[in-house]
Amino acid sequence: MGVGAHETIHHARDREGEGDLGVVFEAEEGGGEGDAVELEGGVVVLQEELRDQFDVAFVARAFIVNIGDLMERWTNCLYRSTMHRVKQTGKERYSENIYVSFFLPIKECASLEISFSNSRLFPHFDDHLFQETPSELMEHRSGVDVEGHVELHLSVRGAGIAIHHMMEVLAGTEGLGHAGELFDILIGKGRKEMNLPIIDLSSPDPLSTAISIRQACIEYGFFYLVNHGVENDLVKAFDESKRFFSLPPGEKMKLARKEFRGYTPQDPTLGLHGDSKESYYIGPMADSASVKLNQWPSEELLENWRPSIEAIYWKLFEAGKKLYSLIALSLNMDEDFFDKIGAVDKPSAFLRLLRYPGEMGPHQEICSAHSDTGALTLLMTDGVPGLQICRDKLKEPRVWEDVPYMEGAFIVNIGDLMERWTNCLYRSTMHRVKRTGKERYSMAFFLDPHPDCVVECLKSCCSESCPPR
Ligand SMILES: O=C(O)CCC(=O)C(=O)O
Ligand SMILES: [Fe+2]
Repeated sequence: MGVGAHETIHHARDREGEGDLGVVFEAEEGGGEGDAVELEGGVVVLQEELRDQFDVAFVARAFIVNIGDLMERWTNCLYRSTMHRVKQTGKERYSENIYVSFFLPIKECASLEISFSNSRLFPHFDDHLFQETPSELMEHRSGVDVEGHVELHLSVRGAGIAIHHMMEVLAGTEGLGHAGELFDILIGKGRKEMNLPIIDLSSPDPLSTAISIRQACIEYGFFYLVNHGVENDLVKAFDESKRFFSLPPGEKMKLARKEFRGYTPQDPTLGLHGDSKESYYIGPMADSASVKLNQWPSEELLENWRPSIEAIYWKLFEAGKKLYSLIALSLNMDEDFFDKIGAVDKPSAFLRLLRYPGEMGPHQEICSAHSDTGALTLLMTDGVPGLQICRDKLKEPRVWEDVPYMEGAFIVNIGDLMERWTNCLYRSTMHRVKRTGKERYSMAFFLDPHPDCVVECLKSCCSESCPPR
């Protein structure tokens, strides 16, 4: 937050019908009310009766805990919900507030605010809190709203015990797993999510669909694709993928990757410090020479697996080709342009099945930040979160935004090759998969031009004033 901004925190907003507590963060431009007093630390506590105010000193490794309005009510104003604010100091300042409400039956509940002001209480908690970039923290902050408010069901008997209990939870001793996971539950829920554009492949109006695709590719390089004709096959496809990855390691290794086709195990040299995933590639099937290179588990081992996967492959192929014709339209070219230049009659179309095992580890990413090298990717996930995009790869520090799961939809993205084709008009956007500790399956269909296809800047994307880059 820059100079001239201060944060206001509203308490005790009753949610209709529920009567529980909602909390809103707001960032407002301009100074706070009252006399401006130049203070070193920034946090000021106001004691209204005394018309007094004093600094809250920074104590390393400590939480600043305060009682909220709800606790004040509960205790018949015995415990005080004290006004506080952050004054302008002209200094950059970061803090992270976590609001926790314990909703328990009958009386045994407490409402706590736990404030982390530049403190580092637990090393593994710090990993998650402070490895985030300052701008990501700001993203979280602005995204926390009533909907993102978290309810935890914990057995607490009073504020003191609750605080102690909360600390134990943060230390990962209360069966909620890794403290970072708790942090993700608390903060991740309120994390700002993007509204990626939604493209309907079945729309009867190809021109307006093409215009929407153009906008999506210029702005995001990512979009959801719905009504693509494969939605009813997705559950089956994930079941088949799970069947394969459940095979004993020895059986999977018999199909170890050759010519970019087959099985790649999790890289043991990376351990938990790098990408943790295993994959299985099926190579181009429209080309009779290439199709022979594919590897398949035997029928005895996985009955009916090959025909199932082949069926999904062809459906993805059809949807992808249709999308290519809309992309051609979106670039002011004939819809069969990519066919005519030999890009997609026998494309380099790889289906990649992925499994992320779901272990916790120090490395934040289970699929490292990258942009896809090809032209077009259709991505399907099982709904386990983790996928994030970085819309501006040149901006430091990087800002990562969650891509929410949309049931039945493909997540489509443009790769480097399409970025080149379009003279950088369409964006090849960086993305990654963040570790959540949950097992995750995804499938990526990379629909790229035939290797012999000459890729040069599309005429509709360059001019004298805008030459090929
Ligand atoms: O698993 C995912 O969601 C993303 C995979 C991906 O980006 C890729 O394989 O290129
Ligand atoms: Fe990717």
